[in-house]
Amino acid sequence: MKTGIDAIAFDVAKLHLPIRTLAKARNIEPDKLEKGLGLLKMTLPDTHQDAVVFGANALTKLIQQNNFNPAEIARIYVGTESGVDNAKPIGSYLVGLMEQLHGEGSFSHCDAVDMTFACIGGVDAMQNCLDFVRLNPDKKAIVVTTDIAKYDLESTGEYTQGAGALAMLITANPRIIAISNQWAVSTQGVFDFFKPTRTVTKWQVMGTEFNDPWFGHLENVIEIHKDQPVFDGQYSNQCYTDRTREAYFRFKELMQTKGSLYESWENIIMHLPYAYQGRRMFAEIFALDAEQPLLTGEESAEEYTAKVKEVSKSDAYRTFVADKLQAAEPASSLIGNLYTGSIFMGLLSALAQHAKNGTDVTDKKIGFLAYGSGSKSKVFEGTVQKGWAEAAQKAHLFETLEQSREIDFETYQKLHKKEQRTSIQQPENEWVLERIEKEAPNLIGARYYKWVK
Ligand SMILES: CC(=O)CC(=O)SCCNC(=O)CCNC(=O)[C@H](O)C(C)(C)COP(=O)(O)OP(=O)(O)OC[C@H]1O[C@@H](n2cnc3c(N)ncnc32)[C@H](O)[C@@H]1OP(=O)(O)O
Repeated sequence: MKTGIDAIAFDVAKLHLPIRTLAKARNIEPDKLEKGLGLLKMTLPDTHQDAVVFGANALTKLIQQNNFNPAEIARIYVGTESGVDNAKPIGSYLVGLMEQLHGEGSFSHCDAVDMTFACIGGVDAMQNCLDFVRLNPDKKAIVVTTDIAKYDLESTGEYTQGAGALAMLITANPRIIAISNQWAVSTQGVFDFFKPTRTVTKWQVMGTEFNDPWFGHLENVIEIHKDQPVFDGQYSNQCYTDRTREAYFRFKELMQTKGSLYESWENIIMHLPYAYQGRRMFAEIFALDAEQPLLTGEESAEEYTAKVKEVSKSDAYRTFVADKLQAAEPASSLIGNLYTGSIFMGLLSALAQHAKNGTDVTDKKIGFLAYGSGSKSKVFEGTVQKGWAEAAQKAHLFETLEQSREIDFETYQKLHKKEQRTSIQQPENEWVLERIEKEAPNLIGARYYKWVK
């Protein structure tokens, strides 16, 4: 029996800063960002949006577009690294919000949980849901990936920012893509990119500093969470290549592939923290797994790095990139990083491109190289199903992204510093964060949302 993705919906932040505007303000050569990293726009949340809002919007669209009854949904598994609470998962918020639309108790039968492992949490949630459907073929599961990729101002991550969510229906006999039950993994406990609980010396609620009884003995030291990661960009790239390479060759061994594994894939969809990450990082695998390997393993470390660089600039590799990797990139160029959603947005981008070009990819195999910092890679493959073109057309991906509203640099900074008090764009047919409770002692920090028509 086949299991896989039956339907996809998305909600991406509707505001963007052109990368050229950021490049100018930061005195970076625009060509480095546009031609070197493939960036064109970075999307940013409005004042009324957080990760719950994006997830709820994508989920609402998925339910409405596919016209299904809440009773049909057995679970909502969320992949995120932008949780708004250390105990209450985004999945719990989503159930509450869906009940606001569909009636109290309408989702009470539904299992909900969040999975966190940086950018690979959505793939973990999907793998879990695929297993569930394999055991319960008459049941349907939903995977939601939702994140806000926010980096410190003037950091090297700043130009890769983005925000949004995807919601995917996981079923037996899926319409879009069947995912095979072979998975290869590579994991290592490292600090390439992480969001630690920070220690600060004062804490304020509503502008009032107060002593927290738990930490009083530590001179008012208390721990807080911060949205922006601690990271080392070049080291994170090294972890990315090491993990994906190891998982790739484990997958090849698992499948007992003779010859080059990547040649059997129509497209390769990788985690894209920015559009050209896949093409920049895959060159080593391209060289190692070529029919006639371009690396012997006997090179010195310097020779090895130089050879990979040379391969990455070769005509053969450029052709390979155009054939296998390019289709997943355009959405990323227009959105930025979606963390857990990036790999699925890459799939949607590729399918939308094929639908537009009239290329029939039914029954073709797609290879996936997922990555999450911390660090873990999973490699798996899927076979495109008959309903892919209809689903890709119905998603209106690039038409939607075209409607994004440009903001200026000053507005960007205000949004980033949380100094912007009112919405830049009035919400319509979507969820908004209405307020965060500040008064009632038993509810401090509770978030309330409403659907705006
Ligand atoms: C965070 C996640 O989502 C999880 C992960 O994937 S971790 C792996 C990725 N890490 C991150 O995204 C962390 C945040 N990002 C960063 O720190 C940085 O954006 C980054 C490390 C990804 C890139 O670092 P950077 O210093 O800005 O860029 P750099 O690595 O020097 O690359 C610039 C590219 O532009 C090219 N370039 C420079 N000037 C150019 C010009 N004028 N015209 C054309 N190309 C140009 C360079 O040649 C280089 O490309 P190649 O290496 O392919 O030749």
